[in-house]
Amino acid sequence: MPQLADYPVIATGKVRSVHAVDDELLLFVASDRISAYDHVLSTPIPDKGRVLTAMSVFWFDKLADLAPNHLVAWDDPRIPAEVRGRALLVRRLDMVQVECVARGYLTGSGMVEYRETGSVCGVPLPEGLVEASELAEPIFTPATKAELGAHDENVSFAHVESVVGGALAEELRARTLQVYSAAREHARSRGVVLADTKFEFGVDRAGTLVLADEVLTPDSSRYWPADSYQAGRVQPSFDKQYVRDWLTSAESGWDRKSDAPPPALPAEVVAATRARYVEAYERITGLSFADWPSA
Ligand SMILES: Nc1ncnc(-c2cnn(Cc3cccc(F)c3)c2)c1Cl
Repeated sequence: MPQLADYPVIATGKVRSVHAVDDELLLFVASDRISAYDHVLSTPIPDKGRVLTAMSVFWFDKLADLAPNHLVAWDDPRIPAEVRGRALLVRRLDMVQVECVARGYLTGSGMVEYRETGSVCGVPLPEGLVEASELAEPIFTPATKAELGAHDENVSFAHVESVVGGALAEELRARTLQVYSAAREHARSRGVVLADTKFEFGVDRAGTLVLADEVLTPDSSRYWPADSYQAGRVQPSFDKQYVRDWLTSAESGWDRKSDAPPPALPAEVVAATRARYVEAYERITGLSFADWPSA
């Protein structure tokens, strides 16, 4: 059985990494780390990596008719035992250097840009929209990947065309909106608002556009509880709200405006957050998380 150390790291993020298995295969590893307020917290959330991996696998399978994906296996002898359940064997692709974001609701950087310009990524929007307004149609709001730790930068469709060419830009937009719309409809039927999501695509040797990276996880998307959705205010995050509330409470003693790193999380916040990840998975998929492989 291979060890993770046998597979050289080819990419690292705040909470995940990509390792080379051979010329054709990579290992996509999700950690139990959680980030909040642009900090990676010192306290891991047990099983977060496994839940998010299980969610990607569910969505890859559910959306396979709409978009081919890079998934090869999730339970395979080439996956080291230490990361079993939170690592995916995936096809090595030529990654498209565009963060493909679909937004069905106006929030975050989209809201900031809308307040300043009345548009997002050059797409004009109606007047009078407020925080968390539902958009009449979902919009494609591409971004360029920032260096580790910085925020991605929203760019126009014309910029994407100049980077990847007109045909591929159009295909990225069409596929991003199509997959988001299908996922959002399913999530809504399970009581979850999928407000927005970020896809990463690659191109395989045959020139086919392939859905890569993680997909439709609470780390790559905004998941809101549907029963408390109300435009006009910042919505609670389905999975991260307990962490955000504690970190901004007097009890934590942390000042998020300072550069000080956030304090360790209390056990009850960790447990409640783990439960929210498992609840999101079980509601979205209708499956029991207990059936998902573990180390
Ligand atoms: N199937 C693929 N083929 C080739 N490359 C990639 C690939 C490399 N990097 N990233 C983004 C990333 C950056 C940091 C940490 C991460 F876990 C992932 C995706 C993939 Cl998924």
